[in-house]
Amino acid sequence: MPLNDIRTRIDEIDAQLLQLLNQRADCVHVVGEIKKKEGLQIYAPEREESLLRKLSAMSDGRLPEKSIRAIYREIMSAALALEDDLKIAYLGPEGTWTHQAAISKFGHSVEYLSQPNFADVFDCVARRQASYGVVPIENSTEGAVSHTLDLFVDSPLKICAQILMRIENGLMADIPREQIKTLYSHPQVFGQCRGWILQNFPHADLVEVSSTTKAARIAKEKASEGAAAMGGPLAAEMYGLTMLNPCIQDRATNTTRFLVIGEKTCPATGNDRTSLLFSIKDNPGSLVKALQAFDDCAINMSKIESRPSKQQDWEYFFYVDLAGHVEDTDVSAALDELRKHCSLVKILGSYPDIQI
Ligand SMILES: O=C(O)C(=O)C[C@]1(C(=O)O)C=C[C@@H](O)C=C1
Repeated sequence: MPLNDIRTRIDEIDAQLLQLLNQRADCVHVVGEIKKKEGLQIYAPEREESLLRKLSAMSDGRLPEKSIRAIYREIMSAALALEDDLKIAYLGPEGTWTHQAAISKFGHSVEYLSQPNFADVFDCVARRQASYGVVPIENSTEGAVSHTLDLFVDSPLKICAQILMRIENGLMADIPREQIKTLYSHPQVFGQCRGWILQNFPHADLVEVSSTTKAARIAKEKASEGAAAMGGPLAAEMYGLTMLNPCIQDRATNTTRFLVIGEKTCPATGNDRTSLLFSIKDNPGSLVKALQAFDDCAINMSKIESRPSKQQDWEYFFYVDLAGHVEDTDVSAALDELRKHCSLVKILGSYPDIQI
C-alpha cells in the first residue's frame, strides 16, 4: 500500500481513538462526581493495576505490555487530572530518580511538588498540601533507605502503591575524562557504582551531595576545577552535561523501589504485598515466635529490616514485607498471632504487587 494511503488510514484511526478517549473522559467525569459525593479516594491504584493487568492479558496485537502500560499510564493521568486537582509531593529536586518514578506512576497531567527532604514529603501529604507523596524505600544493590523507614514510626500515612524503577547511573561532565579530579553524587549512587569507581577513578575525591541533580549542577559550575557528577540522564540534560559513560552501576539490574504514601491504603487486587513494622516484647524467643506466625500461616515474608527504635537503647523496630493483603484471612490470622509476641504492630499498608 502506498505511504500516503497508510497515513490516511492512521488519520482515520486517530480520529476514532480521540472520539473514544473523549467518551472515556465523559465516563471518568461521572466516576469523579460519584467518588466526591461518597467521599472515596480519587486515585484508585487497585483499579489501575487490575485494568493494566487485564488489558495486557487481553492484547493480542503488536503492542508489548510495556507500551500498553505506558499509553494507559498517560490516559489514566489525564483521567486523574479531570477528576481532581491532584498534587504529588516527591523527594526533589526536579530531575531526580524519585521525580522520574513519580511521573512513571502518575503521568504528565498531574501537578508535582518538589520537596527538599523525606520528612517534608510526609508532612506535605499529612497537611493535605499534596494528595500523595513518593519516596524511595530500597535499592536492589544498596539496600534500605533508612530515612523513609524511620518516618513511618510516627506517621499516620499509609502505603497505597509501589513503583519499581531500573536505575542506570552514568558519569557526566562538561570536561574530558582525563581532567576529572572530583566526583559528586548522592551516597546511594556511590554505593551502587563502588566497583566501577575503584576501577576507573581510584584516586578521585568523592563528594557526597543531597541529590544527583545538585551533583550535576556542581559539575557544571566547577568544571574548570575538575568536577564531574554521577546520576541519571535527566540530570545531565538539565545542566547540558555530556554523558561520558551512560551505564556505570555495578549491577545491570540495579532497581529502586519507591512507595506512594497517602491517607488511605489500597483495597485487594488478588496479588498484593503488605508492609508492617513491629517491636517485640523483651522475652526470650520473642523474635523467633513472632516470625513463626508467618510460617505457621504459610505467608511468604519477602523482606525484614531492623532499625533502632530511637526511644530506648538496644530496642528495635522490625520492618517486614509479606505476600498478601491485610484483609486476606491467612494474613489476618498471622497478624493476630504476631500481636501476641509484640509490644507494637503497625500496618503500613497493603498495595498491588508488581514486577518490573
Ligand atoms: O475507575 C476509577 O476509579 C477512575 O477514577 C478512573 C481511572 C481510569 O482512568 O481508569 C482513573 C483514575 C483512577 O486511579 C483509576 C481509574
